[in-house]
Amino acid sequence: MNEKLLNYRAAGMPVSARIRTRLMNDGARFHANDNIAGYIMDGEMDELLDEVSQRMQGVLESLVIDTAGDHNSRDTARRVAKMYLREVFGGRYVPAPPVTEFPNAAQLNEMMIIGPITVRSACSHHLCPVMGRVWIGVMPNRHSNLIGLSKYARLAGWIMSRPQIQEEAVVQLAELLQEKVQPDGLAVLMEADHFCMQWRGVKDNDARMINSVMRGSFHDDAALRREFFALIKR
Ligand SMILES: Nc1nc2c(ncn2[C@@H]2O[C@H](COP(=O)(O)OP(=O)(O)OP(=O)(O)O)[C@@H](O)[C@H]2O)c(=O)[nH]1
Repeated sequence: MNEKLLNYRAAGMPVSARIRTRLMNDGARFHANDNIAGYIMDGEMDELLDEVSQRMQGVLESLVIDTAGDHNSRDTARRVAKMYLREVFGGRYVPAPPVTEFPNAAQLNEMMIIGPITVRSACSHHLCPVMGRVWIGVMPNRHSNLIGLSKYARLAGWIMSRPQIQEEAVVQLAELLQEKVQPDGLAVLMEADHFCMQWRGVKDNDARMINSVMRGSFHDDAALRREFFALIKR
């Protein structure tokens, strides 16, 4: 084991503080929708699970829930910690899924559309679920990479499984796809239900948010943009 890590442990520093120290020393951002996998050492996710479980237990106790006597709540703290770290916010803690890039050997230069891709996220404000669909339009050029169809869904899942706001989520996804595919044009459209507006708050079950990012030829060419919107038939 790394000597520095042993020293931190010996100093009794919580694992979250160790990770935060590395991020701050590097000047790296660690907002709710940032990926911090590069700052987590081997074995630390298990330690983080223990730490978040303990803190969640504290939250349940402060909510005056009898976690010892109530059989339904007994393991809730650990379940919630696991759900956050390994599932719904997993996109913060693991590196990007591997994506094989194939050369555009046939020099394809026609628009392709992928979607709807079902996406699940949570809002950064209340940590309430966001359930939605994403459509991706790609206009390749002969220098673009082609990636497997399933990879669009895997990359979208990685970006969305973090506390997000929809406006930033679509931009993060567009930037990642731009880097992987390097197309002439890229369109990302998302439509989602925000449970912070449905389950609580204003309790408006019908209002959804729709937003998009248009890059390159989708931004510059209104006819191409119209074709994309016409073809996705939401
Ligand atoms: N722009 C944006 N807002 C969002 C998104 N998801 C949730 N919100 C909103 O974030 C806002 C947070 O507002 P606050 O006023 O701080 O929270 P609040 O007092 O609980 O607000 P209410 O939801 O109106 O009860 C709410 O209006 C949410 O509807 C998102 O993806 N984008």
